[in-house]
Amino acid sequence: MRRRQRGWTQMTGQLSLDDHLQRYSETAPHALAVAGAVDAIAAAAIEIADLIASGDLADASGLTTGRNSDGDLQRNLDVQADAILRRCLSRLPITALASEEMREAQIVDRQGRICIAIDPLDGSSNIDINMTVGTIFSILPAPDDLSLAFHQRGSAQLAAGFVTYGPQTSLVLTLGDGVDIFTLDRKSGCFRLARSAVQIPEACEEFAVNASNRRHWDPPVRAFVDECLAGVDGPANHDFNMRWIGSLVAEAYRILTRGGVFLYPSDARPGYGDGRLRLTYEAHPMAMIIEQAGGSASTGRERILELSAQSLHQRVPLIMGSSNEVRRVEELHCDPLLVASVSAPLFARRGFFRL
Ligand SMILES: O=P(O)(O)OC[C@H]1O[C@](O)(COP(=O)(O)O)[C@@H](O)[C@@H]1O
Ligand SMILES: [Mg+2]
Ligand SMILES: [Mg+2]
Repeated sequence: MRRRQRGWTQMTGQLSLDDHLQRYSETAPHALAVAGAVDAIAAAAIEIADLIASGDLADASGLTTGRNSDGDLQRNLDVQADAILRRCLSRLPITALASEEMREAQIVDRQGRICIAIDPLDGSSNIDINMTVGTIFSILPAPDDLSLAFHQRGSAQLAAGFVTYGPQTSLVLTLGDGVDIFTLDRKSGCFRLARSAVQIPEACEEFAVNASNRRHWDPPVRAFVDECLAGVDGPANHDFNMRWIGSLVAEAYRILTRGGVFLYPSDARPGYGDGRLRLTYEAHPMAMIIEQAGGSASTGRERILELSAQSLHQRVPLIMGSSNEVRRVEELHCDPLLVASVSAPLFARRGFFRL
């Protein structure tokens, strides 16, 4: 992976997103289109942030009469965020647009160079409790056969990012050369570089999983979480802290900031055989961002960026974050004997099977 020089990083404390996109737009044939799309998404994010900040949260989290294509009930803010993003993007020559809130992808402009997939509002069950929610986006090249627009491998992505609407509104962005974080300066109404060339530490001391599903998990996932819980008394040989926000964007932001591992695995509940998160507009962009920051993203068996979606709203198990921990989850998926050793508390505590 190509890495930027540190010197450049240090000099860019007040660089605006506009300046950053301007520089990038001159680098490759598709870059102008990508830069235009990111700029439009940033403009939409400012509107969405204002809407969240000014509105009645109970009303914003209220249900519409609709369901999205995944069967989730749509909240008012899901629908409004989707409309704002589509309006802002409609001014650009985009070939195809897909959204969590639309059943089918839309072919917009056959002359365009890029396709965009969005999760307009991620973590929407957090709206009414005033917790961080966000917008996720993935930008792909337009293929010759447009029916394949959203069936490309994750590694084909040109850019990916997400916005968090939390105490700060932040835009996390990769244009394929590292990860930068821009924070909205409300006085000037523009995003300014807050952190550049973000790096996730290889090892971590924090894990995130919805532990209420433990009894539904497969043995490798249960073994991994048991190792985390065993802390210094288990094979991991160090203690872990635990967090679960219930908002993928917030978990990802935390991991980019101080490391950690996030798991939304498949489980035995009806409808959760491939987990909860959607490949095209959640797992793919997150995987690109996490890898660009030096971390890993996997289903437990395969690298997320190797996968291509069979259907637009396809779900996928997602394990992402610090590489050592993601690798450990993969090892457990490949080796039933290892799982059995972790599940034998006596051996685990004695360190008999420690690696
Ligand atoms: O409620 P659960 O099962 O813990 O799921 C939480 C996950 O669901 C999500 O909210 C799904 O995203 P949406 O809100 O966009 O549907 C993720 O942000 C989060 O990681
Ligand atoms: Mg989501
Ligand atoms: Mg959503």
